Amino acid sequence: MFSWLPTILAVSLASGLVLLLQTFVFSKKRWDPRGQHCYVTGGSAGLGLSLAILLTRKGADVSIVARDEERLQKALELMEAERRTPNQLLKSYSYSLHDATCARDALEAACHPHGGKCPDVVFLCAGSSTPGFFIEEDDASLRRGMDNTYWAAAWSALAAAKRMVRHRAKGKIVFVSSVLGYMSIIGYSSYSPGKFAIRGLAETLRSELQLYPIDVHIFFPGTIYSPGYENENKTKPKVTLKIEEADEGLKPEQAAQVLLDGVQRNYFHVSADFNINIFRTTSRGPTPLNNALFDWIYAVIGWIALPLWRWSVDRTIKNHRKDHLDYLEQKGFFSEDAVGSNHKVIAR
Ligand SMILES: NC(=O)C1=CN([C@@H]2O[C@H](COP(=O)(O)OP(=O)(O)OC[C@H]3O[C@@H](n4cnc5c(N)ncnc54)[C@H](OP(=O)(O)O)[C@@H]3O)[C@@H](O)[C@H]2O)C=CC1
Ligand SMILES: CCCCCCCCCCCCCCCC(=O)[C@@H](N)CO
Repeated sequence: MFSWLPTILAVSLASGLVLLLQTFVFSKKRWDPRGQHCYVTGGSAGLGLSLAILLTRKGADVSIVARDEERLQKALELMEAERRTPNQLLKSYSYSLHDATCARDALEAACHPHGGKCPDVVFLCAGSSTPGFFIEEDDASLRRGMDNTYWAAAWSALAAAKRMVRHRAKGKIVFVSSVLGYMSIIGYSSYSPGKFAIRGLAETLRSELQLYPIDVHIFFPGTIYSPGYENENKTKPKVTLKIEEADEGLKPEQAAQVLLDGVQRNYFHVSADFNINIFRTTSRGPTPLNNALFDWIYAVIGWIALPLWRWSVDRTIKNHRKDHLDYLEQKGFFSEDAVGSNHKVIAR
């Protein structure tokens, strides 16, 4: 009777010790961006711009890519003001990254000032969101959703991986998903699937690119108070905004700092704060833990708190039913002509 008790105790103690050692004793050497060529997509605004500035301050060569030339020029000026040495290369490139050829050309262009050498790190921040109700989406808007999430990252990752391997270079590929790549809520049918897809790609590449000296990371931020956030709020359903209130949100500079810190610590899944650590640790599957001790604590909290949170979100949505039906009525959704029309004002 109870002969297995000492074994269980010994195993628990041993694993506890390993957890403590990992937490407090073994900390790996942090990655230093100084002198590295960092390629930042979406570097003209929000998270990407803050990251470009941060990397510039740390002494990296930084190339930023986005579409709008004027915003790129302004961003470059902000970066110039933060340069650490006179010989840092700071450049901007205007390309539309959800197009495969343009994404390849953009990377190619950024290699030129570096004698054709591939960037050491690609940070794939470019992306945008246009929330709305699913029944008001159409074929074009759902495809655009994938363009502005998955394709805006995948083509650049493909071009960068090919180049890194061809040049036998060491490198890093850093994706930007969202907490909406772990779970989703009302209003994000054109966005969340693409952020899940980015997670699928990152997970594949973390595995596959071990064939080469290429590290893969992926960031899962919650709300970032960026120009993109201001823009998405123009079409965001009220009920979505209300549910999001539970997330405190970060300024772009804070989010960039969290991302860089996670990459420096060599985390695969980088997440920004308490709430998102809960989503990360309860939906990570076989992905590596960041901190063996704390990640399990977050997971235990999640097992208890997440069903309660989901219940409150579901209740908020159900309470919104009447308002929503009135809204659809007003829009004329129930008259046949309007079916399939899109309410959104879409800039691009
Ligand atoms: N803001 C938020 O609450 C959250 C954002 N995220 C993600 O973080 C990333 C950054 O977001 P945020 O800082 O808000 O974004 P912003 O809209 O503030 O900035 C986006 C940047 O990406 C560029 N960009 C967007 N689409 C393309 C494209 N197709 N080709 C080239 N450049 C493009 C924009 O420039 P231009 O338009 O001139 O091309 C701009 O430089 C995105 O991937 C977003 O999905 C994740 C979670 C929350
Ligand atoms: C104990 C557990 C409590 C959990 C509470 C957490 C609440 C999270 C609410 C959802 C936040 C959605 C952010 C969207 C970010 C994004 O990607 C868009 N802004 C698109 O750009």
